[in-house]
Amino acid sequence: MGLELYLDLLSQPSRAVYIFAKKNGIPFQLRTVDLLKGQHLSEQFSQVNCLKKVPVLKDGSFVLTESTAILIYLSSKYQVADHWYPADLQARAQVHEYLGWHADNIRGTFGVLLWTKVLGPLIGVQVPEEKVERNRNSMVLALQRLEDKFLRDRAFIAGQQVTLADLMSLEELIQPVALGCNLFEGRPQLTAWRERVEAFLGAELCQEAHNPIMSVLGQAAKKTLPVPPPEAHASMMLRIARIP
Ligand SMILES: N[C@@H](CCC(=O)N[C@@H](CS)C(=O)NCC(=O)O)C(=O)O
Repeated sequence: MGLELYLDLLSQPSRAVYIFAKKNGIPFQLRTVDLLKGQHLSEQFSQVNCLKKVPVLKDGSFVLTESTAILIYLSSKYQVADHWYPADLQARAQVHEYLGWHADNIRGTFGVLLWTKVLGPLIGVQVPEEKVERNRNSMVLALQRLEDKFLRDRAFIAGQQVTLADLMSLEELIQPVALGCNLFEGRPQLTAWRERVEAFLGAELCQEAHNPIMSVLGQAAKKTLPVPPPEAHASMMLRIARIP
């Protein structure tokens, strides 16, 4: 069996892995794990990842979780262009500098709107307005720091070329945009960065990867999204309760 990627394109880190593999012509079998249908909770998927999360890479008997580990594995195994994950020590360290900051400040912050606007209501849970407001402020602060500390006068997050950092970042920042919160508005520096990254990746690939999340709000309004099965509700409610 060749390379298998277990993904759901509603998931930010899954999209980063998908886009990376596609952009670099890496052959893989897509194993879609539909989170809304609770497929990640199935016994079958638990055998692949006992953490019950996507993305997951399976390369023969080798199983790897965590999107950044997966991206680094793919970069090295398929010898993709150096700019993604530079061999130069300091350039590579800057990619990790961002990814560390990203895990603390971006991941977990920009996905909240999906819970407040779509997933909570889908299972009948309303997120308190004060949490929504707090999240809005956290996003503004994180964007400011992203611009001031990382982008500065550079074309991309970790320098003058596209790296894994840009891909991870873009996929998180797209999530609120899909839900009607265009956080790029009034931020020319960030908008120019987004345009550069998307131009590099190609409009067609971006559209393909972003389609499911871009249509989620419309589907929620039309009530065509599958309601997650009851066994998924407890973990979803826990996730919502953890929103700071
Ligand atoms: N740090 C992990 C995050 C993985 C993760 O949280 N995946 C989410 C989708 S974005 C998931 O599978 N959630 C299912 C659940 O927690 O029940 C990574 O970057 O791969």
